[in-house]
Amino acid sequence: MKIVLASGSPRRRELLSLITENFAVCPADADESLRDGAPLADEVVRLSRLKAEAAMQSHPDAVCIGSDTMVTIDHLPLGKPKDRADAADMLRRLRGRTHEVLTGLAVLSPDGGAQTLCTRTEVTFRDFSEEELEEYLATGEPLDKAGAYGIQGHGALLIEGICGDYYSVMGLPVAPLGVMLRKLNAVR
Ligand SMILES: Cc1cn([C@H]2C[C@H](O)[C@@H](COP(=O)(O)OP(=O)(O)OP(=O)(O)O)O2)c(=O)[nH]c1=O
Repeated sequence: MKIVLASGSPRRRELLSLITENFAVCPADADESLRDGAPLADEVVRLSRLKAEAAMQSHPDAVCIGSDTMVTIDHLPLGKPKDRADAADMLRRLRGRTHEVLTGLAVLSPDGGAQTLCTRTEVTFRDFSEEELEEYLATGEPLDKAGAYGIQGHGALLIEGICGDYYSVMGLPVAPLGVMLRKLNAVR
């Protein structure tokens, strides 16, 4: 069966290829604004589903996968930073503390079936110096990532430990997705 990843994220593409090489990519143009007061875990699932539904429009015969990652701390959602100053604010807020990463996943099938989930991973940041923060900003890595860091890149140097699924922090819950796709006989 055809598989379509509704994402423009190179990380998600790389992670899906751990499960199968046999998929197409269709970056989804979904409205990612959050609803006031809605639980963030519900929101990441809703946004994942919106992305998958958008891909379904142009690929009605495919299994469509959407995912959304959000960093949360102090009950605040941290999406992608607007600019370097915003990235610095996010990283200072995360420094020396534990935060939660929520990743939603939605797998829609042509028969109308939907499988969804949300993973929660705790990530603890070191109490890094201002100099290290500046060095990290200079890599340019924070700008296209939720919470202004990439666990899989230079961001590794900022992290003391994680409790939960590494791949979900990077952007895609690989093992649960593998189970979902096998259930649909979309992969062997
Ligand atoms: C926390 C964290 C996030 N990220 C990335 C994963 C996602 O690409 C991004 C979160 O933004 P998302 O809005 O989830 O995804 P996206 O806009 O990049 O891609 P698309 O909606 O097209 O699927 O942050 C990392 O790469 N590493 C990390 O450690």
